Amino acid sequence: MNYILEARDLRKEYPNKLALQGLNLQIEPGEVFCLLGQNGAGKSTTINLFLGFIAPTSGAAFVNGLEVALNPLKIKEHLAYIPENVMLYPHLTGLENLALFSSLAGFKYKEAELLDYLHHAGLPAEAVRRRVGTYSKGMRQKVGIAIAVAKHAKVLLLDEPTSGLDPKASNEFSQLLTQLSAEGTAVLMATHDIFRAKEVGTRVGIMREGELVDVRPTAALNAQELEQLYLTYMHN
Ligand SMILES: Nc1ncnc2c1ncn2[C@@H]1O[C@H](COP(=O)(O)OP(=O)(O)OP(=O)(O)O)[C@@H](O)[C@H]1O
Repeated sequence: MNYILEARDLRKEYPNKLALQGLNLQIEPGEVFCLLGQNGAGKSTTINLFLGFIAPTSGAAFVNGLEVALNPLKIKEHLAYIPENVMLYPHLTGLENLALFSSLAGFKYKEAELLDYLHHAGLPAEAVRRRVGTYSKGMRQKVGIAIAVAKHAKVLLLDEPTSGLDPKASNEFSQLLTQLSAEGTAVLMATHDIFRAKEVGTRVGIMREGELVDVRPTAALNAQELEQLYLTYMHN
């Protein structure tokens, strides 16, 4: 099986902290894998290792079969990263940001095509030609999704993407992820939102102190059972 994301004995040690201890994980195209866990459990570390933002102490992360540490540029062609606060150029409009980021990824689109990507990502038409500096957080997330789709990213790496979004924006975001996953995009998402993880995830993984202590298909649990499972791990 050619996994789109794979971690093999992935370990990250800081001078005074073992942030990730021997993670093994395989994610297939179309999967939405949600990482749950308390502050400091190692969720962002995992995402940053897949992005190549940090180097592993040992073990390896693979994107589409390529080892991240050996192919730092090539793997970026497959990835889109959406952090809690999507970084865009505040003085450019949403449309201009999308044009810029997709051209950096090697895609030149006509304006009508760019507008289409923004529309499908749910950005209101009135916002398209407005400077991003005037956008809400949810609007910036939508431009982030439009960029991911326009660059044909095979994988979305999301770090607490719905944190601070209102319930409607968060729900729209979940729907977009579901739609992308149905089209074959894989998603690895760190979140504190158990309800969203259940709603949008195909599997959830619970992390504790740098270790992935449990992995479940979301279909096997309802939201309450998932919350109970999570709390059980946090209390032990
Ligand atoms: N640059 C660093 N230097 C030293 N320790 C670090 C560094 N980055 C992260 N850590 C530590 O590694 C551990 C894992 O951090 P990480 O950011 O992966 O947690 P997290 O699960 O994403 O937490 P949160 O829910 O707060 O975002 C924490 O104890 C953190 O303090």
